[in-house]
Amino acid sequence: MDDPVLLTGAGGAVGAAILEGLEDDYEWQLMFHSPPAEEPDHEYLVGDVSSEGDVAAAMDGVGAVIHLAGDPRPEAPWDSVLENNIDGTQKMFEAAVDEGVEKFVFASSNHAVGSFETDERTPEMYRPDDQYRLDGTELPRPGNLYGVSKATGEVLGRYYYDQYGLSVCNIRIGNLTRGHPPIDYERGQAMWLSYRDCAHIHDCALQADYEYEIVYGISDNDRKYYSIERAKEVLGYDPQDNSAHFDGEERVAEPDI
Ligand SMILES: NC(=O)C1=CN([C@@H]2O[C@H](COP(=O)(O)OP(=O)(O)OC[C@H]3O[C@@H](n4cnc5c(N)ncnc54)[C@H](O)[C@@H]3O)[C@@H](O)[C@H]2O)C=CC1
Ligand SMILES: O=C1O[C@H](COP(=O)(O)O)[C@@H](O)[C@H](O)[C@H]1O
Repeated sequence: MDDPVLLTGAGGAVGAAILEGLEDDYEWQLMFHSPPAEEPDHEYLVGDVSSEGDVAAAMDGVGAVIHLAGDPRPEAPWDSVLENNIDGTQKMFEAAVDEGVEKFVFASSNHAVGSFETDERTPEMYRPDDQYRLDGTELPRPGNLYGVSKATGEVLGRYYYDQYGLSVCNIRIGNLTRGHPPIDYERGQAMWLSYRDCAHIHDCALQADYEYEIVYGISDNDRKYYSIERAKEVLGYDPQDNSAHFDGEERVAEPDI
């Protein structure tokens, strides 16, 4: 990818993981919602993804998009996800097509499929010996309105691929935490995404050739109930981390590299 890559939501946690890992690998165009505290080392602008003008300005001259901006709260109310997540994402796709962007990587979420975690399946499905897997071919099954907004983003991507040929990769991100997996939280350990695996899967999504994809963005956790086979096969994802290698905050086993 020689053209600049637009990263929305650049000031957030996922944006930080991506920039820490891939800072020097791309020419970045960063989009912040409010002015950053420190002057970034990359081109940037401040804007709102629900503003057509801001989005058009952000998209100018870019070849690919990683769209992270939105309300990330599982408990977010409808008004907020409608504006920030659904309307904002539609405006981003529309502008990407207008600009002739090649690839669009969308930050979807585990919450797009949260209702698969039924009382009958949990907590066993979060444990290493359980064989239950979601692989990205299942229909969305959100457990909250935030999840509905992420499933809607995936469907918008389907439309913009089918009607306009925009390559779209939806990454259903698990639970990103810095340094070590969540402590005393089996679900979080099952879907942990380390910072370096987060940067790597987004790098893969910028480099690989695909049409329309839905993959799970988690580390190679023993506890996983999301398959990472599709991400490996289509994107060449090769995660280095596993929540089982940690005892609380401490790493107790080395990655199998
Ligand atoms: N952190 C995680 O574990 C997961 C995150 N995600 C998704 O990844 C994306 C990034 O999440 P985080 O970095 O954790 O959240 P965050 O809250 O740290 O970052 C989101 C960024 O988007 C910006 N933003 C919000 N509304 C905006 C708007 N209307 N226009 C422009 N910018 C706007 C915020 O100012 C913020 O900097 C979100 O879409 C979230 O739903 C999905 C699954 C898990
Ligand atoms: O989509 C998201 O998922 C993660 C994990 O969900 P949780 O309910 O187990 O915390 C969440 O932390 C993050 O805020 C959200 O954007």
